[in-house]
Order: sequence, then C-alpha cells, then structure tokens
Amino acid sequence: MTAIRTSNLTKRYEGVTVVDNVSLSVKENTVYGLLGPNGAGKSTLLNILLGLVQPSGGEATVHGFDTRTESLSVRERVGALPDRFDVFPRLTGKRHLEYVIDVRGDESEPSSHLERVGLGDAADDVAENYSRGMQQRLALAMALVGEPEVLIFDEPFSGLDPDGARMLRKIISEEADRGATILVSSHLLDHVERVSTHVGVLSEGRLIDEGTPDELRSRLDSPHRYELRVSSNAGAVHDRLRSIANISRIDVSGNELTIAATEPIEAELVFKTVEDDDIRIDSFTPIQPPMEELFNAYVGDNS
Ligand SMILES: Nc1ncnc2c1ncn2[C@@H]1O[C@H](COP(=O)(O)OP(=O)(O)OP(=O)(O)O)[C@@H](O)[C@H]1O
Repeated sequence: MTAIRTSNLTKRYEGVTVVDNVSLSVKENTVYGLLGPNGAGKSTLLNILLGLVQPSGGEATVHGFDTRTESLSVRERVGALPDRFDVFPRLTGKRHLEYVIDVRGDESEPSSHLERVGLGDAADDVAENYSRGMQQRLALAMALVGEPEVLIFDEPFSGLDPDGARMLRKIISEEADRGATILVSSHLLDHVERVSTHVGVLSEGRLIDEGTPDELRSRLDSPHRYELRVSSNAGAVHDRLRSIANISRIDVSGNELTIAATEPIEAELVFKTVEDDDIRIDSFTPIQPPMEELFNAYVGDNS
C-alpha cells in the first residue's frame, strides 16, 4: 500500500515555480530518500506533506488523507522533523517530551526518548543551553513519540556530528523495522544512500529520477567500478589497463587504481594484462560507484 502520494504537485511563489508537477509515491514501510541540492524544493515539498504549506496545484495524501483538507488526520499519523523548528528556550528537554507525550496521548517515559537520542544526561537542562545539534536531537525525540506510522525528516543529518549521524541512521533502521514509512530529505548523499530503500532526485522543483540506489547507479555511463592494488609501478599498470576495452577511466593514487568500466571486467583479464615479473596484483575488488557521482551527473556539481 502507498503511504505517501503526490500527484502533479506544484507550488509557486510569486510566479516562480519551486515544486513543479511532482508525482511520487512512497510505499508503506520503505525508507525514501529525497535528494537535491540547496533550493531544489525539498523543504517546500515536505512542508506541503506536513500541511504547513498550501500547494498551488495538484494533490498530496498521507495514508489516503489529503494534506490540505484533512491535515488533522495527517498530523495524527506523522512524526515530523521540519527544516525549521523552535524549541522552548526555558523548558527542559524532559518537559518538551512530557508535552508531546501528553498531546499524543501516549504513555511512554520521557527519559526513554531522551536516552535514545543521546540526551539522557541533559534531560533536566533547559533547551536554551542545548547546542544546535542537541536541539536537533530533541526535535527528533519529539518526532518519534507515539510510534507514528509515517516519519518525515527534513535534512535530519545537518547539525549532527558523526556520532549523531550514526545514532540517526540506527534510529531510522529501528523505525523501519517496526514498520514505519520514512521520508528523509538531504543534500548529504552519503547519509541518504546508507538508509534508503528508494531514492528520488529533485532538481529545480522537478523529480528527475527515482529508483533504488542500485537502479540509479546502474544508469551511470560507467556503472562498473573496481579497485586495484598493485605491488609497484602504478603508472605502468595504468598504461597496460588502457588496452582493455570497456574501461572508460582509470584514476591512480599511490599503488591503488580505481577503474570505471561500461561493462563488467573479468579479474582474469586484468591479471593477465597487468602482472609480470616486476608487478604483482595485491587485490582486485569490485566497488560501488559513489552516489555523489550520479547526483552530479544529473544536477551538476552544485550541492
Ligand atoms: N516562503 C517562500 N517565499 C518565497 N520563496 C520561497 C519560500 N520558501 C521557499 N522559497 C523558494 O523556493 C525554492 C525552494 O526552496 P526549498 O527550501 O524548498 O528548497 P530545498 O531543496 O529544501 O533547499 P535547502 O536545502 O536549501 O533548504 C528556493 O528558491 C526558495 O528560495
């Protein structure tokens, strides 16, 4: 079943189209990563889903409820981390959680949520003393109260340190395991790629591609990548590899070469071409092309 659907969704601000005819669907219990550079329209799209922004045209539904006319039903089902959120400066982290637990009619303990996001020790501090990253963690904890069916996180990785990013990836995977549907936007491709089952690429308000991370990768001109480590003389190895058809690019760094190819390359062929009395291959390993490259191929290197 579809958890989130938009159909020809459009948003214009003073004649400028910032979300342009976007039709996407997010299946229940998937993690959908919405990728796009700054200004692509990600926040506007998510804010429409959250009922915070009215679309200029088209339709958006969450679990079948129209975000424009049935926003209450949508809100009951969604845990949100919007792009801009405010904390109450004078209230403690614990008080924030008590408030949301009360509104949601939930019976969980505030401390369990705070500990989950790494704020257990700061539960009794007021939020104005929290760093930006801690406020982000607090907002995340609040979004998770009541085990919402749908989670919508806008740029949740920004402001988090590597530990925080790891914590968030773990939470996303735990929430997916319990059956939640998660829509997460980011311009940090690495994070999105690691948590998403599906990815949509948004550029200048348009959804320009969709698929699994693997499907999107396979659309690159040279989707096959290998890492080759040699004992010595990488320069000579580079020249020998150029004789192999289908190799489109070779990057050399020390004794390590990264090979891009339009078709799969047999290890045997590489060994035969490269090795002699002076040069030995230490390893030849297939690797994944970075999502970054795919993204740049679509929208230019402006993330
Ligand atoms: N309230 C508004 N009034 C006028 N223009 C707006 C408004 N909100 C957003 N925009 C414009 O819409 C475009 C898309 O903005 P949006 O914040 O949705 O993009 P984004 O992909 O989330 O980018 P970022 O990662 O920078 O937040 C931008 O050009 C922005 O200036």
